Amino acid sequence: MAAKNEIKTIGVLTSGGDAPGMNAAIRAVVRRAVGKGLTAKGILKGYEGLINEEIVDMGARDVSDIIGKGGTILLSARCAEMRTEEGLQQAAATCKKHGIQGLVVIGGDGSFAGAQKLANLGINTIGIPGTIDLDIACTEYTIGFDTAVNTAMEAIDKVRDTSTSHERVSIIEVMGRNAGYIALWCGIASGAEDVLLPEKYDYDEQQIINHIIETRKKGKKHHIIINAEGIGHSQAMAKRIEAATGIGTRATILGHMQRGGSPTCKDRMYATIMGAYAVDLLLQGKTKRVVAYKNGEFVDFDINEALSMKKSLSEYEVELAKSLSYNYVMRD
Ligand SMILES: Nc1ncnc2c1ncn2[C@@H]1O[C@H](COP(=O)(O)OP(=O)(O)O)[C@@H](O)[C@H]1O
Ligand SMILES: O=P(O)(O)OC[C@H]1O[C@](O)(COP(=O)(O)O)[C@@H](O)[C@@H]1O
Ligand SMILES: [Mg+2]
Repeated sequence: MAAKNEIKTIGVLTSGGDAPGMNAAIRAVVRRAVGKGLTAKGILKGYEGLINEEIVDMGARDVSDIIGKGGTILLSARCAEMRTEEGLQQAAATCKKHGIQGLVVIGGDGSFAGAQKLANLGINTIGIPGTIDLDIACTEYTIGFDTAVNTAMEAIDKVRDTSTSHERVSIIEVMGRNAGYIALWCGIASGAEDVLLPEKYDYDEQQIINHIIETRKKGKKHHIIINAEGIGHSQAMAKRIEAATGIGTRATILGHMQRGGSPTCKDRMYATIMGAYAVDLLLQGKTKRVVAYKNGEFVDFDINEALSMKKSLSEYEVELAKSLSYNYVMRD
């Protein structure tokens, strides 16, 4: 581990799926570093840019006017080579060649696994949770989730308008890989009739069909089903439901629009704090840490510990998604 005064240059990269708020974190890393008299370097395209030496110097002006922009100005990538010993060694060699003693990695669990390996090769690394999926166990907040659920919620509200006019069933598929956080939040926030979560779904489609028939009998003009990406197959599901119920059914897959757009105030604020916090950790001589938000505080964990933690959906929220739906309340 480098001593406090050894850190002179800090690198920052974004890796995996981009997330709104990543730019706010980049800005905070660069400005915090420069403000403390350090040199800041941006690595383009995540680990790919580290392996291929795509490095740019970053001053305070280079991060002007980005806090409100979606995406990541550093670009992002999924880089298979980083998982190989050769790629990893090359990435570490680039850090050493460019004098990058401290590296801030903004990404998800996969990106942290890369940061952990780089730390083992002598590069001081700090992870910042950046993913719309909220699927990082050590933290209750990840950069981009707030913006993504707001974007998805607005889209669902719009689909509901037309669904009601045509008295249809609408299946709306949201992102989240194998995690159901986006689906659960959007489901509750949009008052969906059914919320299908990968962690909970029993593939009993007949139950959904019965539910649709019951709600229709009670006069509901629409039936919104939020389906998580981890379950998927929304188009086929729509065809089967239409055939079984005789009610027009449409599927809408929201897709990558959920990852774009201007970050919410919360994403700008929390990403800013996390970016500055990461630089502060490096200046304290820390390495192999992940910045997290837990119990109302910004904290940090050892990467190994963070990666071994498990996370699950709140049972209370899952119960609410079901028990507050009209048909459940009006079941008598
Ligand atoms: N086990 C690993 N070892 C080294 N690098 C990894 C590992 N897993 C993932 N990575 C790197 O991190 C990148 C992002 O990981 P990925 O799982 O796609 O996204 P996220 O970080 O958002 O979860 C991968 O493309 C790869 O370059
Ligand atoms: O952009 P791609 O490669 O299609 O990946 C889609 C995946 O990326 C995400 O949007 C974000 O996932 P990560 O943050 O783990 O990269 C997932 O919700 C989705 O499954
Ligand atoms: Mg991920």
